Order: sequence, then C-alpha cells, then structure tokens
Amino acid sequence: MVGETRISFVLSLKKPAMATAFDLRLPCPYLPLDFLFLLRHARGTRLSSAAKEQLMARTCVWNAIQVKVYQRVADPLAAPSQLHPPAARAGGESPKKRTPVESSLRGAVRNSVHLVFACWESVRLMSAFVVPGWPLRGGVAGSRRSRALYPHHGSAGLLRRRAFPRCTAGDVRGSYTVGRRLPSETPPPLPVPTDYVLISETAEWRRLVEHASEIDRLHLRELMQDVDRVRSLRAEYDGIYLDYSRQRVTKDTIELLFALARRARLVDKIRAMQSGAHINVTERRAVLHTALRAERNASLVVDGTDVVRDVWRVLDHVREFSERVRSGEHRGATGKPLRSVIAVGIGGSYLGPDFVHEAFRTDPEAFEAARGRHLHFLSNVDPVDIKRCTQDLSAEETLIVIVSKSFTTAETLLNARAMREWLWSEMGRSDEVVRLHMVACSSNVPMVEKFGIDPRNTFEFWDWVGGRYSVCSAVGALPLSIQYGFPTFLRFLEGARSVDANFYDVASPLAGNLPVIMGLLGVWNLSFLGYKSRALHPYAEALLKFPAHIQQVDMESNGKHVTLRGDDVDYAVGEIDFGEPGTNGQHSFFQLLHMGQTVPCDFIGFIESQYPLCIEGEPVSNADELMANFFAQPDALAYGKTAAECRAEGRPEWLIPHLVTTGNRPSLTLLLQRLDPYATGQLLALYEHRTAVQGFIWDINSFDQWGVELGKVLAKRVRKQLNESRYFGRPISEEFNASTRDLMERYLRGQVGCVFNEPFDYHRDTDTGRSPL
Ligand SMILES: O=P(O)(O)OC[C@H]1O[C@](O)(CO)[C@@H](O)[C@@H]1O
Repeated sequence: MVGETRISFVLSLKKPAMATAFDLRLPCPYLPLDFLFLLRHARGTRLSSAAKEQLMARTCVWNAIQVKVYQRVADPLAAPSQLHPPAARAGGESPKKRTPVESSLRGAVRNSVHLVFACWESVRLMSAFVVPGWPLRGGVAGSRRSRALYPHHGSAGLLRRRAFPRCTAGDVRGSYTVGRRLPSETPPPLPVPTDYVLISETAEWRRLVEHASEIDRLHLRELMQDVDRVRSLRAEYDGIYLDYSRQRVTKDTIELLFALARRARLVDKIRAMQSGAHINVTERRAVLHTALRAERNASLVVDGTDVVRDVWRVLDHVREFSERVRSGEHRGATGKPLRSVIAVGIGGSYLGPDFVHEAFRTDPEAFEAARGRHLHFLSNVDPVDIKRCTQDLSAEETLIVIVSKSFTTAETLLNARAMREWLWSEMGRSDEVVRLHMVACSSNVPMVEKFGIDPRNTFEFWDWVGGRYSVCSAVGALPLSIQYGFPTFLRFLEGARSVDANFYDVASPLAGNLPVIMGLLGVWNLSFLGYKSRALHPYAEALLKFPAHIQQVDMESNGKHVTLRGDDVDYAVGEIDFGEPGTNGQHSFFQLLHMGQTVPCDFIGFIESQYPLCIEGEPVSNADELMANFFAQPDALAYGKTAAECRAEGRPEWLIPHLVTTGNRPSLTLLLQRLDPYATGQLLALYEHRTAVQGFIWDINSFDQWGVELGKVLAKRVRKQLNESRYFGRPISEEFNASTRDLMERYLRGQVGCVFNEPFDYHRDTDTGRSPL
C-alpha cells in the first residue's frame, strides 16, 4: 500500500461519447465511480483479487488513493457535475455566438484534449496506485480558475497543484492531495434494512394511531390537573427550559413516541448526520451545518477533507476582512470608509442572516459594537426593494455582499447586477469600484470571479451546507461580523454548538434531548392528531424574523411526498409554519387559534428583556406586561371557556355560543434567560434539529428542495417569452395555457417604464441574437 499518500482525482466528462471512449460502464447513472475506473484499466497491478473486490465495493475506502469519475447525464439526480454548473451566461454575460463549423471544431479539439489528458492522468494515477511512495506532483491548480474549482484544496500546505490549461468548469477537473494522513473515510449512508417497510406500517406506528383515539377522549383541562404528569413533561438544557405539559400527551404517549423513534432508527440517523454520511441522498451530499459551529480544534473528515479546518479557514478570513472594513482600513473607491452593508440574497441566503440581525440589533453589547454602522438586506427581485435599500445610502460608503450558494439564482444575480450598476452610476464604471465595493459568499467561486468580484474577497462555503442551514457559514458570518464584530458572531456560533451537543448526545436518555422531544411532538401533532399547521410566537420583538426563517427551514425541508427510497408516504408530513411576535400576533390571527382550527403553538419567552423599561406609576414593567400575555395565552388555548363559566359570569344565553371556546389546543413553552447572541444560536439549532428529527422519523429527505427547482424552470420560460414579446413583438406561445397567455398579454399591454441608452445582451433576441435597439 502507498501508506501515507492519498490522491483525490475527479474527472468530469461532458459528453456521454467521452465516457464510451473510456469504456466506462456505469453501474448506476449517478455514480462516483471510485476505483472501478482504475481497476477496469489496471493491468498487471500488484493488488490481490481480495483487495480489488474490496475496492470494487463502491465504498471508495482505501487509505492510499481515492479516485472519482463523474459522468454528466441528463437526469438531474444523476449529475454530480451539477455541483459546478457551467459558467456560461451567469452574471449577465452571454457566450459568443460561433458558427457550427467553429463549434464542432472547438468541440473536437476539446474532446481530444480531454481524452489525451485523461489517458495521461490514468497512467499517472495507476503508477501511484502500485508504486509505494510514487512522487506524485501536480493536479489542480496554480491558476485562479482551477483553484476556484477545488477551493477546499487551496488550504493544505502540503498540496502540489498545477493548472489544467484550457479546461472550463464542467469539463475536466482533477485534484490530488499528497502527503496527508486522513484518519477516517466518509461513512456511507445508512444501509436500507432488508425488512424495510413504511414507518406507518410498523407496529409502533399503529400503536400510536390507537393511542391517539384514547387521547381524543381526554381534555387538556383534565390532563393539566395531574401535577405528576405536568412535572414529568419538561426538560432543561443549558438555560433552555422546555415545558410541553400543554401538549395533548400523557407519559404513555411519550414512551410510544420513543418506541417509534427506535423503530425509525432515529439515533443511527442522527449519528450518520453527525459523521458526515451522505444522508441527503438525492443530491449525494453530507449534511453538516453543525460543522460550521464546531470548535476550532475539532476535526471531521468528510469525502477526504477535514471540513472543520476549512470552516475555520473561512472564519479567519471573515474575521480579518470584517475587521479591516470596521476599522476603515478597507475603504471604498473614493477613499471613504464603508459604513453600510447591503447583503443581496434570497431564501436561505437571506432569511437566516436577517433573523439574526434583528435578534442582535437591540442586544446592548451588539448594539454598541454596531454603532455608526448599517446593515440592509436586498432580497426581493421587485425593483422596489432596491429603491428601499438604496434610497438613503451613499454608494461611496456602501459594501455589497452578494450571498448565493449557487451563484445562479436569477433574482439574486439580477439584484447583484443592479447593485453594480448603482455603484457605477455613483462612482464611475470601473473594475476598481467592483473590487472595493463588492464581495461574495458562495460555493460557486468561478461564477463569482466571472462576475468581477475579487477572488480574495470571496468567502466560500460548501455543498454540504444547505441554503436554509447556512446562516452559520460565511452567509451569516460576513455581514453580521461586519455589522456587530466577529466576537459577537462567535458567541452566536457557541450557542448553536451547545444545542448541537445536546442533539448529538444520543448516548444519553432522549428525554433530555430537546430537539428530539420537540421533533417527536411535531410528528405526533401532525401525523397522529392531524393538526396541519404550527404557529411560532416569540414574545420578543427582536425575534420578529425568526418565524419567517423557521418557515423556510421547516417547510422547505419537510414539504415532501416520498420517502428516501422514493415510496409515496401515506401519512401526513411537513406542517405549515407561520408566526408573529407576541403580543402582535394576539391582535391579528389568535382569534382563529382560540376558536377556529386547532394549531399547535410554540411560545418562546425570556426572563430578562433586552430593554428593561419600567415606567413609574405603572403596575408592572413593560416586560412584565408582555410576559403576562406570554403566560396567559397557552392556558387560554388549553382550557378554553365553557358555557357554564360564561353563565357564571352572567352572560346572556343568546351570546353564550359565541363566547364558548373549546380549549384543548396544544402548545409548548420555551423559557430562556435573555435574548443575546448565544441564545439566538441556541434557538436556531433547536429548531433546525427539530425539523431534522421529524424528517428522520418520517423517513423523508429533509435536505433537498426539488419542488422549488420546478418553479425556477417555469419562470425561465416565461422570462424568455416576456423578452421576445416585449422587445420583438412576438405573440405569446401556444405552449402556455389560455389563462397564462391572457394574463401575460394583459400585463404586456402595460408600459415597462424603462429606456435603455445602449443595447446589452440581455435584450438580444434569444433566437437571432439581434438587438432590438
Ligand atoms: O443561495 P442561492 O443558491 O442563491 O439559493 C437561494 C435559495 O434558493 C433555494 O434554492 C430555493 O428557494 C433555497 O433553498 C435557497 O436558500
């Protein structure tokens, strides 16, 4: 064996024809081929057949060499190269038109280059495969382009890298890691048990169904009288006090839910997540947002890379850059310090940072740290959002942070280009303006570079961080550290880490695992009691954006209809989440919560206020007034009001039916000391993991979002049509249904309200390339 040498090599073949040339017979369409490729071409190696068999087992486990060969295919599930989408057309740049002859000539040349290259690399790798201590040098990439393709390799001091000239993203990629001893391999996702059945077909599930009809006979009014029960339905961890006695459960329910968790192999799934297994099976990715808040001295090797080391490399970069901006060392193009930040992003690239920003804003220490600074978020593609963001700002003093994991999201890129135009319109059209005023957080570094952002000002994150789970990555770290200082952001990470420890401590009784308890209660309420919605009420104005963030975390994660294996679920999964801070929510939709549909509620409150205001002569402080409502609402929902109680109040008989509230409406209460950056991190992790627990029990993939992709594809068709009709007078295609056609026609009759001074690519006819102007 080669001992301490490890080589990681990725070859992405753009065309199936190329695969044929290499005789790659893929065992299944999406495979990273691992050693199969080498072994098929390995003649005369010194490997024993037992060793070959082991390598053929697709586990890519061998401590000497790791090789992956990807084939790009049409099926999205089958396209690992999707992780690095082709560079063309993003950032508004459009490819040059080529004649067919030019294109096929180029294609042929490129194919031959790839073929020669791949053969050469096979020989090199084969040599390393059989010769101990083979002095391998090279791989990717001295050039900025190839460094961008494999940014995570950029950090290892021991790497030897070399550019692959003429390669573009999506063509051929390779990387070697030389001389690092890697302690462990990425574990494979959990094997599917041979006796696999839908969770709803298990005895544990059926027992809960029966139990639900027993619970239906009990009212929370009675349940709350059992002091023993009430005291047993609570848990506490690191300053978070969870009271779930107002859930429609008994101690038996909880035992039955634990039995269901055992049957669903919840503990194994949590461990698989923690270890970096590819539990996001449809995208073949690990789910490691918890690594984003791991301690600096921790280590977690996933797919051959120590992800914690990478996390801290980026955090150090964030610290250094944010300090330079805050101190005024990094200045704008006209020499002014950058006091304002506009973070441009949408969905997970916006909601998390916005929630945390709001939570920090009135924390006394964070407030001090942010004095004189402004943070804004530009999310909606509605141009009005641009107007609102920029109207009070001076471009000369503004830094734009483009946040997009994919760097292909249409809304974000259009907003990014709009921001670039805004900067240029104020300070002149120069690369320098972009270099000094625009930075990016993305996992698609080549596209960021293509946009014109200095690669040194690009803060990467990785495909194992889902967008909605990315607030602890550079996505949140950069804008929030610039605004509040890096130490404040670190305290937020520490809070999240604390709850991660609780969640991953599956060796301890699950009764003390807050995310597990909350997740199981969520499953109970939806799948067994049939409550389709869930409301989140933080009694803290600073958490005003928390419900919106959790809405995405939960609904994008668990809004699914098939199990991990692709079987239809025959049970309800994924609640509708909404919420508002108390007491505002009470004066908005609480009427329905009290008298209309039953919606399980989460109440979040704090012992200390961020702003403890006491007005002389008032019977209680302002915070006490808030908390009086916090304590009252859960009981109002649980107990309701009977006709007898109304009569006892002397209400007229005709009014009584309108006054009766049924009660028996479940809620849980979370009480924490005070809302500071640490507690903000705790709450984030608690709710992230609650969602994961539910997904684990339901056996769905909580970490992909294919539904959203469909909407994006359709919007692309409409965009093309609007362009063609608006600028070239083309009729609306018959491909659209009558309703959409009529709506679009009506819309197009209106004025766009824009005058373009010079034509640019976006307005070219999509077929002829002709400019309308
Ligand atoms: O960060 P990106 O790649 O721009 O994506 C933004 C958001 O779009 C989605 O893919 C779908 O809305 C979210 O999951 C993600 O948070």
